[in-house]
Formats: sequence, structure tokens, C-alpha cells
Amino acid sequence: MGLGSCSMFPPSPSSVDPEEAALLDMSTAPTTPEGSLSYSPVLRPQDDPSFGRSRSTNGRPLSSALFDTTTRTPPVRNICCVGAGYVGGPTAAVIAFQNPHIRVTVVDRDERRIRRWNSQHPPIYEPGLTDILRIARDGSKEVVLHNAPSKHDASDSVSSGLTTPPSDAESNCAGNNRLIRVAARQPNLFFTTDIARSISEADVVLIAVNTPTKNRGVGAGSATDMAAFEAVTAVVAQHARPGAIIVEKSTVPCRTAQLVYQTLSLHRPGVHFEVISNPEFLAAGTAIKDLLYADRILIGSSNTPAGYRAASALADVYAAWIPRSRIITTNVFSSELAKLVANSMLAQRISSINSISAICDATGADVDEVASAIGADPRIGSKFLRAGIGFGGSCFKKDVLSLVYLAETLILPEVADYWRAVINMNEFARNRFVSRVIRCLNNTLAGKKVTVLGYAFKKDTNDTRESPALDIIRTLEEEGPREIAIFDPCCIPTQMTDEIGRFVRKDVLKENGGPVAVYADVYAACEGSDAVLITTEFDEFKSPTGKEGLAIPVKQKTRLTDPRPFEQPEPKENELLALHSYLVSDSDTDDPLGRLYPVPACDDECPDCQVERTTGTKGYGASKEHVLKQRVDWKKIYCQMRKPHWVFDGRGVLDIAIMEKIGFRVESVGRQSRRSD
Ligand SMILES: NC(=O)C1=CN([C@@H]2O[C@H](COP(=O)(O)OP(=O)(O)OC[C@H]3O[C@@H](n4cnc5c(N)ncnc54)[C@H](O)[C@@H]3O)[C@@H](O)[C@H]2O)C=CC1
Ligand SMILES: O=C(O)[C@H]1O[C@H](OP(=O)(O)OP(=O)(O)OC[C@H]2O[C@@H](n3ccc(=O)[nH]c3=O)[C@H](O)[C@@H]2O)[C@H](O)[C@@H](O)[C@@H]1O
Repeated sequence: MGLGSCSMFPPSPSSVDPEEAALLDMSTAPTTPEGSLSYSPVLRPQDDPSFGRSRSTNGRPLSSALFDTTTRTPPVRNICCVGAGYVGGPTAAVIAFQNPHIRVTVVDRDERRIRRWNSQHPPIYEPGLTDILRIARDGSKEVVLHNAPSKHDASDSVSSGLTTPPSDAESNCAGNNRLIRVAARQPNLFFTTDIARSISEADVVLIAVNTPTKNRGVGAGSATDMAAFEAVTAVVAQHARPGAIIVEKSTVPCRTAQLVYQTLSLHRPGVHFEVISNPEFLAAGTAIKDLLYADRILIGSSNTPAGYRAASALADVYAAWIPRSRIITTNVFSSELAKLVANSMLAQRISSINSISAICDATGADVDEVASAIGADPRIGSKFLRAGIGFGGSCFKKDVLSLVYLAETLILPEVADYWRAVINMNEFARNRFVSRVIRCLNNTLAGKKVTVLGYAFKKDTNDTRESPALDIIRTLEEEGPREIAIFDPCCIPTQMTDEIGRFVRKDVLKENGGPVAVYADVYAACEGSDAVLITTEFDEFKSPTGKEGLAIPVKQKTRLTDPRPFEQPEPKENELLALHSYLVSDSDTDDPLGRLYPVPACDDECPDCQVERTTGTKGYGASKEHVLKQRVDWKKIYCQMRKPHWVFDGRGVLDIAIMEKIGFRVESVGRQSRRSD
């Protein structure tokens, strides 16, 4: 692959070996690592047409080339995923789960993280993750199933998962309509810190490390910090087997593939590798659902026969469970850019509706009514129009800023300004909310207790990166309150405390004489409070809809549909998972099919185990996800609070009428018209 000279992509400073730098910087990445000063995404005009030329000018659409058997590569047998984070862990787990014949190894430099992936409590919480992890990582036992929908009572449906070995007569029937034998599975998902070895054995290397915003040097505050990505690329270049397919799974600036080729050829001159862009679109809190039922898989490759073959090999891996029609192929730069644009457009929608919420508050219009009226137009669509305190999370802000930086380096200031306004509006939304809280509390928090419900950046995740709550806590603290109490149903209190100490200041913590205290119990957090702020849209915080004031389960156990009969004598893993979920929804066991091996134990440091031991609270981490969670009992909270019972709903989860009936004074972003006074 010819690269042309790339004078605007200077190599890393020669004094710092990237691999060595990676090992020295042991920071694990929810946060921004030290910035790379030189490996930044400065652009230059296309200098290698095989990368960027669009498919349509190539005379042969890739989609046909992809599935043409003459261009096929040998099937992939071994995948290494570098980065065991929010993307690498779940993505690798689902690929392994769906491809029992492929060995998938996830590597990370963070030993603690790897230990947790090998235990009962993985380091991230994602609904559905443990079910998949336990099959792929630990293997499964042979089972024989009835291939007919169960009758309708719970005991029957559980027994139809046949947890006991079948009789000889039953076994003989396996394969006919009545019984299906599901073979045992060997483990095919591994987590290790042996990075070099795992890379050297792989046919495909997925790079899924963090790519935050640079916080120093050229482009600080908007350019992407490629330090971790560059370091991994260098290690891959040194250890990958010739012909290995290198996949950009991380979100990277447009034209990064060219940098990867450069790094590869610098370390292994003359050895051919293909570089593929395969960005990830999963969202935190729904990662497993998003991966299992992806609406699209995007694969970008160079426009060469070797590029097509590599794209084809990767497409085959996904085709184990994703219909081919949903696998989109593009040139490599389109794929890189499409990921940035997807996130920027989603963020833009949130900023747009938040700008309208300010107009609603000033005019008496209701933002939810406006959103639903405009969302009914299919050209606009109804999703991502929930107004509130703005978006958080590790990606929206950094990806919009990456687009801003791209536009700036291309000397397109109007384009850069356009996208920067999305970020400005997001900050405006957050500031408007917290200013209103302070104003309603008579412009002083002195002597008052304020409770913040929700610390994660969105519901159903323990991901706290760029959490709006943290910014709000920072502003509240400056007002000198008596106490800021924090509760989150998914995050571990000790970890929240540690994080606030690091990102706000150590002396703000109660244990150091400051006002900030983290609680494991929502009622303790609200006791004696002057105002409760909802900063994450957890279902747990919703106001009651049934018998008002009563605590009700977040969701009633709903009976799912039995997916049987399966059409094929060998059901796919997705079908078995659907059966597992159906049976779980119908009983209290977490292994109704009897396929699972015992979960591996955690080590003494496991924070989930510590919380469970010290508080007896279940529901943190992944092990208790089948346990129904309760909605908070707002009547109980009302009785514990101080007058005038302020509640500030930053996420639009409360029914203002019901809350007012209980006696609360409610302020909700863009929904003031619903108040009775
Ligand atoms: N978090 C999300 O929901 C999504 C993230 N993305 C993108 O995926 C990429 C990864 O994001 P996350 O998984 O959230 O990050 P993360 O911070 O959770 O995980 C990254 C992992 O990479 C490891 N790592 C860093 N440098 C390493 C090195 N030199 N050698 C070995 N391991 C190393 C870190 O220890 C960490 O465990 C980013 O580019 C992000 O923009 C894309 C879609 C969704
Ligand atoms: O690249 C990424 O990291 C991912 O970023 C987002 O996923 P994520 O940030 O995990 O979660 P979202 O559901 O998009 O929510 C982001 C933030 O926007 C907020 N939000 C979302 C929707 C809405 O209507 N209003 C709103 O304020 C959420 O509360 C949250 O703080 C995208 O949705 C994913 O497709 C993408 O892969």
C-alpha cells in the first residue's frame, strides 16, 4: 500500500517510545489521559486514492464484491480486541457469543479491569451482559429442550427447559419436532493482559481504546487525543502476524486509517496489513440490545481487492447474527466521518430541543407537547427530543468537538462555528437549570441540604463520564450549602465519592469536612432535604402512575413471548437467549435452561461485593439484574423533606400533577405550563 509522504503527520517525539509510554501511563480510561502533542488529526488533501475514492466511481460496488466468493479470504478464527472498556468488553463478548468457532481475546493494560472481567462482577454494568458473558467466557453444558411453546403456568415453562438429563427414549427423539439437543460449548472468550501474545495470534485485531479530547498542546479542548490509539497501533505493528486485519473500532478523526498505515509501515516495512474502519454505534445502558439487534454495521475499507477481502472477512463475522442487508460498506474515510457525524447529529437534536425548552418556559408552551407534535412528522422523527439538562457521556461532546476541529483545520470557520453552537447550547441548558434551582431557593444555599438523584450520565449504566450531575454538584458547592447528598441506583457509592474527590476537590467531601455525601439509600439521601434535583432519567425516580404515592416496581415482570418452536434443529444463540429471557421472565431462577457453569469468584477488592457485604443492598453490578427494582416512594420522601418540598426535574421524568397532589413544588425544564400555580 503506497502512502505518499505525510509531512503534516509528524512521528511521535523520538524520545518517547509509544509502547513504553503506554505502559508508563497506567491511568484507566474513563478519564482523559495525558495528551499526545504530536499525533493529532491534522488533515491534508487526499494523497492516496485507494483510500478515499467513493465506491460508485470504482466501477464495482463493494457490496457485490464483498459477497463474491472469488474475493473471499479464509474465515476468521482468532480475534484480539485491544481495550476492555465500555465498547471493547461488550462488543467482544457478543462477537464471541455469536461465533462459538472464533476465539476472541480481549486485552488491556489495566490488570484490575481484566481481573474483574474474569469474575462475577464485570467492571461495567450493562443489562443482559452477564447472560452472554457467562456462555462465551465460561462455556455451557449440553441441554435438551422441548421444541414447543410452554403451556402457561410458570412451573411448566421452567420444566420445559429440561434441567434434568432426558431419558433414553427422549434422547432418541432429539432432533425431531419434540426435542432439541443443544451441544455443550467450550469457552471462546478470554480476558488477559498478555497483549503482545494475543495480538500475534490474531487474524483480526480490533482497536477499541479511548480517544478523548486533547487537554493540552495543539488543538487542546477540541482535537482528539490519539495517544492511546497511537500507542496500541505501534504495538500491533510490532506483533501482528503478516496479513492481519487491523480494525479501528474506536471513534477516530477522519483520515486516521492513513496514520495507521504509516505507523504499521514504519514498524514493519514491507509487511502488508489491511486497515478497516468499523465504528461502534452502541449506547451505554442498551449496549447488549444494540449489539444483538444492530440497525447497521458500518465497514469502511480501502478500494483495493485486498481491502474488499478484509471487509468481506469482517462482514462474515457479523453475518453470524446480523442480516447482510444491514451491513453497510463504504470507503474507509466515509466510515470514519460517518461515526462523528452520527453522534454530532444526535447531539444537535438534543441541543435544538433544549433551546426550545427555554422558549417554552418563557411563553407557556410545553416542550413535550412541542416535541411530540414535531416528532409525528416522519421527516423529523420522535427520538432524541427529550428536553432537560443536556447531554453527558464520554462521546457526544468529544465527537462534536472533533468535528469542530476537523472543520477548523480545513479552514471552514462557519462549519466549525455551527457545530460548536451545539456544545454551547448544551452548557446553556445545564446552567439554566442550576441557576433556576438557586433562584428558587432565594439565591442562597447557606444552611440548606440539596439532594441530587442520579450521578451516571444516563439511566441503566454506571458510566459517569462527562456526567451533567458532576457539573451541577460543582456549581451547587460554590454556593456553600450545608449538605449536598447524592444517590444513584447503578453507581457504587465508594467510587462516586472517589470520583468527586478527584474531579471537584477532596475537601468538598463530608469525610474531609465538606458538604458532599454519597448515600447508598435514597431515603437517607432525601431526609431533611430542602430540594431534590433529578439529574439522571432512571425509571426508579419516576412519579407513580398507579395508586398515587405508592412505591411500585420499575417494571412489572412482564411475560415475554416463548420463541419456540425453533425452525432449525440447531437453534441459534440468539434464539436460545430469547428462550432463556422468556423463562427468566416466568420464574425466579437465573439459569432456567441449566446451561451455565458456576460464576467465577471475585477478588477481595471487588467494589460490588464490598457494597453488597456492607449494605446488604442488591442491584449494583451485573449479578442482580433480574431482581426487580422499586420506584422511589415519593410520599415517603415528601414526609422526610423540609418545606416547601422543592423538586427540580432536570430530566422530565415526573408527572407534575401527581407530584403536586402529593404536595411537592415542582420545576421541570420546559414544562412550567403544567404547574397549577
Ligand atoms: N462508551 C461508549 O458507549 C462508546 C464509545 N465509543 C468509542 O470507543 C472507544 C473506546 O471507548 P470506551 O470503551 O468507552 O473507553 P474505555 O475508557 O471504557 O476503555 C478503553 C480501554 O482501553 C484501555 N487502553 C488504553 N490504552 C491502552 C493500551 N495502550 N494498551 C491496552 N489497553 C489500553 C484502557 O485501559 C481501557 O480499559 C472510544 O474511541 C469511544 O469514542 C464508540 C461507541 C460507544
Ligand atoms: O459513540 C458513542 O459513545 C455513543 O454515543 C451515544 O450513546 P450514549 O452517549 O451512550 O447515550 P445516549 O442515549 O445517546 O445519551 C447521551 C446523552 O444524551 C442525553 N439525552 C438523550 C436523548 C434525549 O432525547 N435527550 C437527552 O438529553 C442522555 O441523557 C445522555 O446524557 C449514541 O447514542 C450512540 O449511538 C454512540 O455509539
